[in-house]
Amino acid sequence: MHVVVNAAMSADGKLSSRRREQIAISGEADFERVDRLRADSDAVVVGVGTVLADDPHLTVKDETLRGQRRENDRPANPARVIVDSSGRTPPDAAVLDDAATTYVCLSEAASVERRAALADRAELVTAGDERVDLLRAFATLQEQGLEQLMVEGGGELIFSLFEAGLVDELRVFVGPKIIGGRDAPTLADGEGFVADFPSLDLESVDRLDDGVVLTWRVADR
Ligand SMILES: NC(=O)c1ccc[n+]([C@@H]2O[C@H](COP(=O)([O-])OP(=O)(O)OC[C@H]3O[C@@H](n4cnc5c(N)ncnc54)[C@H](O)[C@@H]3O)[C@@H](O)[C@H]2O)c1
Ligand SMILES: Nc1nc(=O)c(N)c(NC[C@H](O)[C@H](O)[C@H](O)COP(=O)(O)O)[nH]1
Repeated sequence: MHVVVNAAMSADGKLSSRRREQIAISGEADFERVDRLRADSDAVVVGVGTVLADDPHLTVKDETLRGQRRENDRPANPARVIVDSSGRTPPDAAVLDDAATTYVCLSEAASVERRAALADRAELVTAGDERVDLLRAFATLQEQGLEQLMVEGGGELIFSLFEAGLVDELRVFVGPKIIGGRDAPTLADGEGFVADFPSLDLESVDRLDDGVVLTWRVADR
């Protein structure tokens, strides 16, 4: 399995404002880059915080890219994966429509009622007691044939994936805005590290519009 984390952040490292409202950090060229990355992936992964904040669809937007996937005997869109301990994903979320297979990764804490509300729209994966055990959940996804994973946020999930040692690559668009705010989501939130910080090897730096795309490989720990 190969896991790429992709995000757009402001020059001060924020993913959105303290209101958790989506902000146009990047422009058209970056959305096209993200679309190509989605098209190259077997699944696009987000945390439930992102579903609740943005209601993303997580599909490939370019018809030519969807057509190329079909020619290669792949579904037009990659699968979608939501990491959602207690099953808070709204049943009418865009990510649960029939444009692609959706997996909802739950913990044992998800109630029978929440499971029932999601069961006919998604494949349910259970791993972990209170929170989703990401190592186990990702192993189950791999058993389903999902090898190339792209993670689109948010900051809580991205931190946990680094903590679990599951990230192979980080691609981040750094855009020409200051969002500020100590409560605004950043690229990696959660508890934060105090030692054994994951370190990164810089692979490429590409200017895009008035920002820059940084590609890093995660060094072995
Ligand atoms: N700029 C970007 O590229 C970008 C991309 C995605 C999201 N965002 C922004 O990020 C914000 C949402 O991020 P967030 O950090 O609140 O939520 P998130 O999407 O990271 O989801 C976190 C939630 O996932 C669940 N979860 C279950 N198991 C977990 C585990 N082991 N580790 C971590 N989480 C686990 C928990 O319910 C947790 O609250 C929104 O404001 C959204 O607009 C920005
Ligand atoms: N590339 C990028 N630049 C940004 O400035 C920004 N705010 C995001 N945010 C990513 C976020 O996850 C979006 O919600 C999805 O890109 C929506 O995906 P859909 O179009 O619904 O498929 N992404």
